Amino acid sequence: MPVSESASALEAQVRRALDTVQDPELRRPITELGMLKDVRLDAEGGVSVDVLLTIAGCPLRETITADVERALAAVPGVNTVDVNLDVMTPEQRNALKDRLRGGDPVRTIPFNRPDSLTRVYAVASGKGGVGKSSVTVNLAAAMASLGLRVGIVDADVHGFSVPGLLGITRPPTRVDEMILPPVAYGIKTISIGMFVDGNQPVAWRGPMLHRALEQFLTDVYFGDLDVLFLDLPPGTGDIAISVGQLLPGSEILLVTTPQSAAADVAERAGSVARQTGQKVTGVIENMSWLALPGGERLEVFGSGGGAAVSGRLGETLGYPVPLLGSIPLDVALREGGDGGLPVVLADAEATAAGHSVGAEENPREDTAATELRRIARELAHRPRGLAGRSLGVSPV
Ligand SMILES: Nc1ncnc2c1ncn2[C@@H]1O[C@H](COP(=O)(O)OP(=O)(O)OP(=O)(O)O)[C@@H](O)[C@H]1O
Repeated sequence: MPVSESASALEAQVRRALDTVQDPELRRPITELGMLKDVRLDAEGGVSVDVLLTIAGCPLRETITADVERALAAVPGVNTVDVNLDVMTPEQRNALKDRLRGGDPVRTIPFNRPDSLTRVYAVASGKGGVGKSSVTVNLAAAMASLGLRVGIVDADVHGFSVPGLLGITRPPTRVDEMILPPVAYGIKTISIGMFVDGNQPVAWRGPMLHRALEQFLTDVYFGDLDVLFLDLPPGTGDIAISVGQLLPGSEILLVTTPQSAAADVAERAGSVARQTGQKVTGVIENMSWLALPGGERLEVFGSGGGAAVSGRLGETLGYPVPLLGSIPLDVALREGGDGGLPVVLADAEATAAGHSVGAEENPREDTAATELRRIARELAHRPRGLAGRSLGVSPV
């Protein structure tokens, strides 16, 4: 092959390799985002790549550099790689933001577009401490591990715990007014906890909460998602109503324990759906039993709460509200939460490594991880579709 032909063949390969490098936050190829400024090749197989970062001091500059180097190292004929980082001009940033918004006007909630295929689940509970956040994070992680594009909005403004459960310590990156959520285990996550100092309490009232949630839904760039989870504060408060108003197409997943008192308040939380017009997709019972070493189940919090809420809400709302699953008390779930590694992933890793977590004293089908993965699979297989949604067209 003449020298010039082989050089252009190499350049084509280099560009194809660069197409595989994704921005870690935006999760789209840098070549598509206008982040690739220039590529130069020399006769000795040296490649020099100029990359434009969205903002100066981008926290992921090292990741991007390493990803470019790794992608190019795999191209035969490339001997050295030199990555030069620069920052986008305001015009380039505006062009990027326009591209990300897909031409939408600036402040809209993308999940409300008639053609949105994102399924939005608001995870609610009657009272605190029933495991709502743990269930949210584990369902999200299990779905992400199935290949779905998943996001979480931690709307539990007074008890934000999602970043900790996912081991996220990094704040979101801001590109002007656009907020790029940190990604953990493939889950794009935003939380009020990322905007307050340390463990400060958030003493906000209804209108401020509404505005904060609205800002999360409009200014945070989630991109195309298959599923968005909202971790709601416990009870029937302002945020539950705001979610109904801001995301009328969202559905409710209700978490309760088997205890009858908990079930009563869970039912009240579910009944809010009647006012907001949201659908209650189902009930998840958590802390259903504790597996004892002998194999018996100790029903620490009694039994029947989940089934009772499911039956009574079905009657109130006039359509079936299934009990989607019953999750046992499981030390591994609590440990996973404390360690920032959701048990559905920790457990899967242990299985892949050939030893299951607590296998002897806790049969595998009896674990919280197994049940959470089963519920996630069931929810993941429900196509969002456009059935029943207004397409904004009328017959002629
Ligand atoms: N199935 C379970 N087995 C063992 N521990 C659990 C289980 N579910 C939740 N927990 C633990 O119970 C505690 C409360 O859980 P979590 O924070 O998820 O509840 P929550 O309903 O979101 O609470 P709040 O709404 O008050 O923030 C956590 O320490 C969590 O690890």
